[in-house]
Amino acid sequence: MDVLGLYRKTGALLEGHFLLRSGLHSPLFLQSAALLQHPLYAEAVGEALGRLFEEEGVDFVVGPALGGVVLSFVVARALGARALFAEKTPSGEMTLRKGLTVNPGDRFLAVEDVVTTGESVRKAIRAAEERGGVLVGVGTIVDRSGGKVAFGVPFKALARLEVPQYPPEACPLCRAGLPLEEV
Ligand SMILES: O=P(O)(O)OC[C@H]1O[C@H](OP(=O)(O)OP(=O)(O)O)[C@H](O)[C@@H]1O
Ligand SMILES: O=C(O)c1cc(=O)[nH]c(=O)[nH]1
Ligand SMILES: [Mg+2]
Repeated sequence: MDVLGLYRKTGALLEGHFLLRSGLHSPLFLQSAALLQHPLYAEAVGEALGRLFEEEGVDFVVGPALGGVVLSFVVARALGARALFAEKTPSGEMTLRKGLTVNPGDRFLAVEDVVTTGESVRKAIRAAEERGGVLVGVGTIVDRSGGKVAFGVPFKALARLEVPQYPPEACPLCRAGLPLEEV
């Protein structure tokens, strides 16, 4: 599946000077919501990502809100699993909503639209593990971590991107005076 082609076609591949969740700056931003707003594309992405984990016996899928909500749903649908999401808490961690049940030993797949440092999906993983889930894999549409991220289980991506990302103090785009965009 030509995932980056889909990002481009839906106007979800942005070029400029962006502030990332981690505080890093980058000339490229993938606005997954612009891609996933199209149910047919979302479904195709979910099927492609789900296929990579069909041997894992997944009971539920979990993704960090907001980006991970639609993705969790479409991947879970493809796998015949339940679709959960983790939401941000005021302290900056993530939690599963009270009414969402995890049975002890439930095997789960964590999904994320874009992985840069992996911190967001890690928080969702912790939230599901705290409820008794057992992580069996991590899937992402785009891995832009540069191979620096590992979860101790298979980590699979539909696309891997080598993109520059800079700490603010070493950002050449800042030095060039390009306004910083927060998407
Ligand atoms: O790997 P990381 O360094 O954590 O960065 C990637 C995360 O950043 C974005 O979420 P963000 O929290 O910005 O927004 P969202 O609420 O739209 O998902 C994206 O959806 C990933 O969850
Ligand atoms: O690192 C991020 O925050 C990030 C990068 C990206 O390309 N897209 C996104 O939604 N978040
Ligand atoms: Mg997110």
